[in-house]
Formats: sequence, C-alpha cells, structure tokens
Amino acid sequence: MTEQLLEKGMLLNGQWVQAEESFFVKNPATWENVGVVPSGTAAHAKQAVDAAASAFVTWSKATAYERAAFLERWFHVIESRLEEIARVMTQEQGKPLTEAIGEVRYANSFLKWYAEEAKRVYGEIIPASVGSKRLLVQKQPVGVVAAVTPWNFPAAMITRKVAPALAAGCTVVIKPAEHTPLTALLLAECAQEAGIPEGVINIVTTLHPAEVVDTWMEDSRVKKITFTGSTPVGKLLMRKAADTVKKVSLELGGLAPFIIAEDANLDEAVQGVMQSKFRNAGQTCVCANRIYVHENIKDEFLEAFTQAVADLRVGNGLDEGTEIGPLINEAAVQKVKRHLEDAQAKGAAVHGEAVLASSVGHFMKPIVVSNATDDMLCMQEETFGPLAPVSIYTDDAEVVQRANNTPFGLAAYVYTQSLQKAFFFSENLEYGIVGVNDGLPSVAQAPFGGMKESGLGREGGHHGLEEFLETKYVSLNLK
Ligand SMILES: NC(=O)c1ccc[n+]([C@@H]2O[C@H](COP(=O)([O-])OP(=O)(O)OC[C@H]3O[C@@H](n4cnc5c(N)ncnc54)[C@H](O)[C@@H]3O)[C@@H](O)[C@H]2O)c1
Ligand SMILES: N[C@@H](CC=O)C(=O)O
Repeated sequence: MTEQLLEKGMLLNGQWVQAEESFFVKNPATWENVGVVPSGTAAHAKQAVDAAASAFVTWSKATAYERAAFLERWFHVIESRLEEIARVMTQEQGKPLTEAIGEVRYANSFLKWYAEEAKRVYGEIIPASVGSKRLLVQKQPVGVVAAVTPWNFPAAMITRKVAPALAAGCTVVIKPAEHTPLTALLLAECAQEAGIPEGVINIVTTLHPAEVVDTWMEDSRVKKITFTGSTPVGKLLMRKAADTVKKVSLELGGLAPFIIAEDANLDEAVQGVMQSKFRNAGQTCVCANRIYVHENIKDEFLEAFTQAVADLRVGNGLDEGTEIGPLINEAAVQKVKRHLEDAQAKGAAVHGEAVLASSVGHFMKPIVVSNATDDMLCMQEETFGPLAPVSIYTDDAEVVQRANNTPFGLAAYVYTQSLQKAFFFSENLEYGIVGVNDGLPSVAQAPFGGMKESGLGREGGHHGLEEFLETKYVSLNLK
C-alpha cells in the first residue's frame, strides 16, 4: 500500500513555490499516486537562475570551512531522516527498501566526503623565469551550475553533483526526473533544515523538461551543465551548451561487459554478477549488460547463476524480502521484452520465464538467456532491466575486442585470480571504470565516469571537485 499522499512545492530562493499545473507521482509497484508536485515552466527556471546568481555572490566568498560546515550539517539532517527518505524513494522509484536505504547512505557519503574535500582546494606557485615575478595559480568556482538528473538513483545522482558544486563555491539549479521528484524535494528540505542559505540550492520539478532545461541552456549566467541520463539527451545538451560555451559534464548510458575468466573464483563471480546485474532491477548505468564466460567453465557457471536468479524474490519494494522491484514504467518492460524476443528469435536459450509476477505494477521476472551472440539487441543496447545474456568466449584478446566493440565505455567487470589477466583486462578495456573481482565499484572518493559516448568528465573524488572549478593564473611582477 502507498503511504500518505505527499504534497510538495519547488524550492526557489528559499521558498516553496507552486505552479499553475501540477502532476501526480506514481508508484510503479501499485500505480497509486504517491505525491503531487508542481510542474514548473520557463518562468520558474528563470527565477531559479536569478536566485542562484544572487546567492553566488556571498556563497562563493564564504570560506571553505564555512561551506564545509553547511555540507556537514546537511549530511547529519539526511542521516536523521534516512528511513523516511528511503521509504518515499521506494514508493516513487520502486527499488526495494533495503536498496533505497543503501542509496540514501551512498548519496549522503558524497556530502560527507565533499565537506572534507572542500578544505583541500589548493592553488600553486610556479617557479618564474624572471626574478621579480611570482606566478600564482588560483582555483575559483565556475558560477551557477545547472544539474539535470535521472530517475534510477533519485538521491545519489543529485548529491554526486551538488556536493562538489557547493564545496567549490558554486550555487545550483536542479531539475530532477519527472518520475522521482519527491526524493529530490526531501533532500532540499534537509538542506533548508541544515541552514544552507536561500538561493544556493534551487529545484524546479516539471513535466516539461525541455522547456525548463532549455531556459538554463540559453542563459549565459549558467556557467556549467552537469547531466546524468541517456546518451541522446546528453548529446542534445552538449550541442545546446555550445551557444554560450558552458562547461559540460555528462554521465550517460553504458553497456557493461562482465568477463568471467577461466581461472575465476566461480562463487565470487556469481555473487559479483548478481550484484552488478540485478541492483535496482537492472536499471543501473553500470549494470552488467553482457556477460562473457570462458568456454571451459560455462556449464558450472550457468548452473550456479540460473539457480541464483531463480531464487530472486520479485515484489513491492516495501515488502520485506523483496529483491527485485518493479521497472519504472511500461516502456521499460516493453524494452526488456523486445530484447528477450529478439534473443530467442536469434537462437538464444532461455532459462526461466519472464511472465509478470503481478497483474498490477510494472513487474518483470529476472531471466537468463545463454548462447547470446553479438548481433542480438541485448548485446548491443543498454537493456536497463532484469535480463541477463550470457555469451561464451575462448580467447582473452578476442573477448576484449568484443567488449570494446561498442560506442559506449562506462563500466566493465572482470573476474580472474591471475594478476597478469587482471592487468591485461583492466589496461585494454576501453572503459572509465573497471571492477576487477568487484561487482560494486562506486564510492564517493573515486572518479566515476565514462569514455566514448558514455560521457565526459568525472564525478566523485577530487576529480569530481575539479569539474566545478576554474583555473586562474596570476602573474605578479613585483618590480
Ligand atoms: N553514467 C551515469 O552515471 C548514469 C547514471 C544513471 C543513469 N544513467 C543513464 O540514464 C539513462 C536512464 O535515465 P533516464 O531514462 O531518466 O534518462 P533521460 O535522458 O530520459 O532523462 C534524464 C533527465 O533528462 C531530462 N530530459 C529528458 N529529455 C530532455 C530534454 N529534451 N531536454 C532536457 N532534459 C531532458 C529528464 O527529465 C531527466 O531529468 C540510462 O541510459 C542510464 O544509463 C547514467
Ligand atoms: N548509481 C550508480 C550510477 C548509475 O546508475 C552508481 O553510482 O553506481
């Protein structure tokens, strides 16, 4: 059952604002209304930038220690409301409550880490070739930042951008995905409770993403766009950013290969692939999309893997014991079905049934297909659902070539017990993230991001802070 209907406003310059139009947020497990939020317009988008530009004047001049203290307080408020935020996330997004709790903790780890890192934005002094000169390099915040985020990680994709932006001295305007605005608004409530000054964080919820985001893309006061979502929308924003030469960070789609070498520890490999493939019902940008298993271990692997998949419990994320929640909407279900039918038509063997686990809600059973070949849709497109294709390989160099034969390059995984193979694979895979014997590599202190059409820039770690800083060179002649 969905809990009490939440009615929220957008946060503009410290005020909770309504709009003429509003929309219901639906629970993908029950199709019930979870909440109702305003649908912001271009006028609200402009108000958000007005507020952020005005707040930038003081926020950028606060000391790093002052900004760090605000982030630290925000972290503590979120911690005190963790369960409440996670429950709302499960209702609007569908993921099991344990995963939602995990996501709020993960999201909050960015606040903690950047509260600490804010104090380590160092400049440089470069030796001069003229005795009277001093060459200084200073780091300064880029200015107002626009952040556009997806529905699959409604909290973490916001804090992974906003925490480093605020730490650097930037102010932000945020547009969360229309499926999951409530989690974003709860985070903003926590920021207000933590005393973060008005205008530093502004959120526009809307059913009209292009109208709101285009307003920001056209506004020369917005100095940076940071986007997480699909590759087509990322490319569109990159083109639009050109007109005002905004800085651009893009975290886009993936097509992760998961390679299980002949010498892998099979129990660990099965555990790793289960974590990677089925987190968030397969709706994670770093989810294993293509599983490559060495020919000599294929039977053993398939037996253990299909059993583990058959044991997964599908249901409403609020029900205890649920491991796979609903997909976000009907289009997501149809995409997985299309990939499954295509694989079957091209000769894949299907293990299990993808029948709906319930007549209400966007549920799909997790399913394995074996004998997958590279011409199948599920090996070429991000499935973003609980379908796991397994393909056989015989030669390490050949599987690297197959893994790299895609425009995408976000995350890749390798299971092996050989140090040589670990280096061979990690050095030759054209991916921004490689998990070696690790199905869950994402952490706040390390750089997350993709190569090729999976994105530009990095989030997390000191690399993620750099994305929100300008480098200024000052040549000081003392004579
Ligand atoms: N690389 C990463 O870190 C990462 C993380 C999470 C998700 N993703 C990717 O995100 C995708 C799933 O998310 P999605 O379906 O929400 O993506 P999406 O691109 O449809 O939407 C992402 C955001 O962009 C907005 N948007 C949509 N159309 C727009 C337009 N024309 N102009 C401006 N904004 C627009 C949406 O409202 C949403 O806020 C997958 O491809 C996934 O791999 C990547
Ligand atoms: N939450 C994911 C991001 C993509 O969906 C992660 O950080 O691992």
